[in-house]
Amino acid sequence: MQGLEVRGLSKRFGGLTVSEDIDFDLMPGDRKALIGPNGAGKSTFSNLVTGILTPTSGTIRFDGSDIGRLNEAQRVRLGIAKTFQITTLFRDLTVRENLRLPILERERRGFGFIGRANGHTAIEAEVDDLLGQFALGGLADRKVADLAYGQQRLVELALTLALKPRVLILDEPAAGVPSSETHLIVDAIERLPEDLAVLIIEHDMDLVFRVARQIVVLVQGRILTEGTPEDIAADAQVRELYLGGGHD
Ligand SMILES: Nc1ncnc2c1ncn2[C@@H]1O[C@H](COP(=O)(O)OP(=O)(O)OP(=O)(O)O)[C@@H](O)[C@H]1O
Repeated sequence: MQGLEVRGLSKRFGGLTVSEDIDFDLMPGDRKALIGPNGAGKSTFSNLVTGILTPTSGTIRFDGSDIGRLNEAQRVRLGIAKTFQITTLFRDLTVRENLRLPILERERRGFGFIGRANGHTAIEAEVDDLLGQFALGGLADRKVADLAYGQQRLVELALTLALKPRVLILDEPAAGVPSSETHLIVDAIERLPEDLAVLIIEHDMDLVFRVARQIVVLVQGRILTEGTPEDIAADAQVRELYLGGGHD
C-alpha cells in the first residue's frame, strides 16, 4: 500500500495523554487538514509522524514498511518532509542562493548530477523551476531578509519541495502571514505537485476550507470526526467545539 498509514498511535507525557489511539491515512494526492483547538495535539501528531517524537504505542507505516523506529533524517530521506521554518532560511542570502542549498544537500546523498559536466546547469534549471512554481521569479536575486513575510514563507515551501518529498506536512503555513498575503500561500498550495500527499495543520479556517479536500478534527488527542469540508462545516459538534458555531 502506498502512502502513510497510522494505526492506534498514542503519546503520553508522564500522566498526560496527548495523542490517543489515532488512526490516520495520507495517500498520494491527498489534501488533508488537521484542525482542533489549542492543545488538541496537532503538533504532537506531526512530530510523531516526522520522527521528532517517539510514540508510546501504535504503528506508522510508509509504503507498507514500518518506519516507527526511523529518526527524522531517515524519514526525510524516504520522502516525509515538514516545511522549513523561517528561522532556517539564510536571511542574508538571496532567494536563488537559498534554493540551491537543499538541492545540493539532496544530491550529495543520492546519485544525482553533482560532479557531472552539466551539474551546475542542472541545479540552476531546477532552481528556476522552483522559482516559477512558487511565482518567486521576480524575487530571485533579492535577499530573503528584504522580502515580505508571506513571501519568506513561500521560500520555505520552495526549499522543502526541493527535497522532492512524497509526503509534505505544512505546519501552520499561514501563521504570522498578514491576511493581505494569505492568497500567496493558498496559491502555492494549489500549485503543489498533484501526486504529493499533503497534510496541512492550520488555525486559519478560511485557508483550510479553501485548500483541504478532507478535514480531520482532533480534540484532546483523539479524532473527533473527519470528512469533507462540507461535512465538517455542517457538523454540529464541530461547530460548537471549534468553529464557535459559525463557519459558512
Ligand atoms: N514535550 C512535552 N512535554 C509535556 N507536555 C507536552 C509536550 N509537548 C506538548 N505537550 C502538551 O501536549 C498537549 C498538546 O500539545 P500540542 O502542541 O501537540 O497541541 P496543538 O494542537 O499543536 O496546540 P496549538 O494549536 O496550540 O499549537 C498540550 O497540553 C501540551 O502542553
